[in-house]
Amino acid sequence: MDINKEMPVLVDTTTEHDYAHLSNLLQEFTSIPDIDKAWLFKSHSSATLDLQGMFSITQPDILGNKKRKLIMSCNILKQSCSSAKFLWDPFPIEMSGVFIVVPSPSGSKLLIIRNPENEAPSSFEIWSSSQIEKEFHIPQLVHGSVYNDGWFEGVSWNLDETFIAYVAEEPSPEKPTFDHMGYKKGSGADKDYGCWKGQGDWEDDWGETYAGKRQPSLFVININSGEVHAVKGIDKSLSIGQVVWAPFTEGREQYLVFVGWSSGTRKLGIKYCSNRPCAIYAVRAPHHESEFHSTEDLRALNLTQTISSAYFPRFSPDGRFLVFLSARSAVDSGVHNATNSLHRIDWPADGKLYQSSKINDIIPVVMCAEDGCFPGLYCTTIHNNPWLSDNRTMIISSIWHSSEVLLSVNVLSGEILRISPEDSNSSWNLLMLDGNNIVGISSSPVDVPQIKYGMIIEKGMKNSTWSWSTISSPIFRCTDKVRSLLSSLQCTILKIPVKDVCDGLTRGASKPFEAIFVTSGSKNKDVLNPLIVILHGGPQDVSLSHFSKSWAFLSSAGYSLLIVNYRGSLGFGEEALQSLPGRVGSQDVNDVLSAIDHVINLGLASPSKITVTGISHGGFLTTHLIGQAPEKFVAAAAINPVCNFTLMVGTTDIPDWCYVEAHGTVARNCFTKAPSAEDLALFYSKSPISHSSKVKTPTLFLLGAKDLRVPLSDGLQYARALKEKGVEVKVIMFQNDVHALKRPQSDFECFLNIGVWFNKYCK
Ligand SMILES: CC(=O)N[C@@H](C)C(=O)N[C@@H](C)C(=O)O
Repeated sequence: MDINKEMPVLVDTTTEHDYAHLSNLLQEFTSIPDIDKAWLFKSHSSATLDLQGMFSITQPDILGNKKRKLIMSCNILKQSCSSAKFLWDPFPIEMSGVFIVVPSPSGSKLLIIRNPENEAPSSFEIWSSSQIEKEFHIPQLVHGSVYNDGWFEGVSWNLDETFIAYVAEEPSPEKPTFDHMGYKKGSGADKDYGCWKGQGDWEDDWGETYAGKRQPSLFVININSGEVHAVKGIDKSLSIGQVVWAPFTEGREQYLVFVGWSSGTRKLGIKYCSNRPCAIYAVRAPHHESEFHSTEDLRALNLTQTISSAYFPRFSPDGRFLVFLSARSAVDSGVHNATNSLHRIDWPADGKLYQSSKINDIIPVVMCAEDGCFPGLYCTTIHNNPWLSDNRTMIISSIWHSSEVLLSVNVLSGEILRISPEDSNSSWNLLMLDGNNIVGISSSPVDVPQIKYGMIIEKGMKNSTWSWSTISSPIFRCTDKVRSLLSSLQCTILKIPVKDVCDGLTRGASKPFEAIFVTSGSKNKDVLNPLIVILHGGPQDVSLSHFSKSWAFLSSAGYSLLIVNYRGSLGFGEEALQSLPGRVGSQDVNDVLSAIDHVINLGLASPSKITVTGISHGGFLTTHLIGQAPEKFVAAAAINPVCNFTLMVGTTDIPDWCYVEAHGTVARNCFTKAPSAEDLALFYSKSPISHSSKVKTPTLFLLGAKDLRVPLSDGLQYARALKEKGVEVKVIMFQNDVHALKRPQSDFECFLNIGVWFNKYCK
């Protein structure tokens, strides 16, 4: 018997051929690494002023389905006043099992944290330049794993390098113990013979990606003795993050400064949601081991009581200013992300702190910018050390329309300068500062990332001119095939006029929005490439003009891409952003249709070969579009799409989001009650499911079974509705994935299938 004949057929021959061809193409892009962080060290050995750079890199390991962490080092030689040369080590080194790497302030020590698996202790290693000097294991009785999520995460060395403050899960609460007699008084060890542990009380967590994680709490470790203490004086109900040591002068109080999130009656999802109220606190910190045991009242002070949101605290190197970011506009209005503002507290020279310090505004929320002017601050992070040597200029990456740019911000005058080049469609990010010089990264949808070195060549009163040179680096060296594929692509950012300008629309919401257009320009000028319309989620998020492996794959596979930043996206001022809540499913859908008409009218796309894809709110738009414009799309792919608010509101970790987007920001607090019949009717009418009977477009659904944001049932209900009426549907379920399908194998399978699905209907 030929066993092959008995095997179930996975795909037909054409699809199998496509699978083979496209997976080879995708493989070319997937192994390109990312730089996460970089640090600069003054050379301790040589007499010269040479510097050493250390870059933390992640590279997807598809076979192992994990991300590998590598370290790549280099010597940095200053060549002239406008350039530098990086001499790279021959190979990177893998940092297996390492979660966090933090150099000490002097650069002479390195903290390496490894987090436990299966309730094992966290390990803290202190490295010197030649060896591992110390290793401490912190048992689960003291705390759970150290936070390394980029949000609550905070690890900070004190200046004399004796203590490290950090954020970790509070220890597990006690669980009831039972034996053959029933309930056993007092706690027993976990593995006591003849006993078993009950579940105990369920504890709220911060939702999507935080499932089962215990409250983030503040700890300090003495790196000489290894003793760990929970910091006292902090309200038990606060979740803690982003800790830093305040400046210290001998004989004065030492403070730890951190962010505290209070959760009220329940914790709502916090991932992708900067609208959760938070404040910056200061708590007296022990300077010597003996002070840990003091019984003095050391209650934390809330320094930012007068503002609803304060986070990313950063002290100027001279200790005079505490600068922080605020998402007050998001907290106060209820949208999940909004335009940021930047603020300053003048740190008291006498070290005496008071509740509610005076808060100075550095950058206010921009409502509507004039053409070509700064559109407002939109930061996903602020570098740990963003300061130029004048102690008052910070370098910040911020979203500016469809790009990320570098800004220099004077924290005293509020002067903002765009310092990354304006004449490109690239996005820029800050990696580290070398005195007054900047090491950054730039990339575009058609250019792999490059390391850039920036120096001020002319410092004027009103403006400074920066020169940028490209640093040759092995990190992003890619194959000849990738280089040749990318060189045939072009990227432009299109301005799309608003069609439905009506009375009552704000000025900011009447201004053009943008779409990034990527095309290879087909060989035969009369035959246009099929188009993929790509839609971001949020909806208060943005698609940036940076390098994306999945976009590069799809455009190299022969598609033009139209990546639409519909009104409501970040980066275009607060009025445009606030125009969307309450109008989802119409304003955003119409913006996408206008963008499609725009490229068709310019002769850049053919109306008969249009496909659409998006994640989350982008999946909401995808499924709305195939229902509202059933003749327009030949194929669609929806990743964890919001298809039915009525269903989602009862199961998601952000029920407040459903009210704000469907009913408008006036309804931001309605989630606390059970939804009324009227609420549910409106939810239904604004949902893609209400248009499902009109859909004809073959649709691929990519669903994460562990998604707490848009639970699986949402996409599945819609997919089943289409299937019942005979629309071609394919569902791929990722059993171990959350909302973002970002684990290496899932990411790969997701985009491979999008390519294969679109080829089936376009080629
Ligand atoms: C705030 C939020 O998470 N909204 C979701 C419905 C969504 O669209 N998520 C975005 C962030 C995504 O891209 O997944």
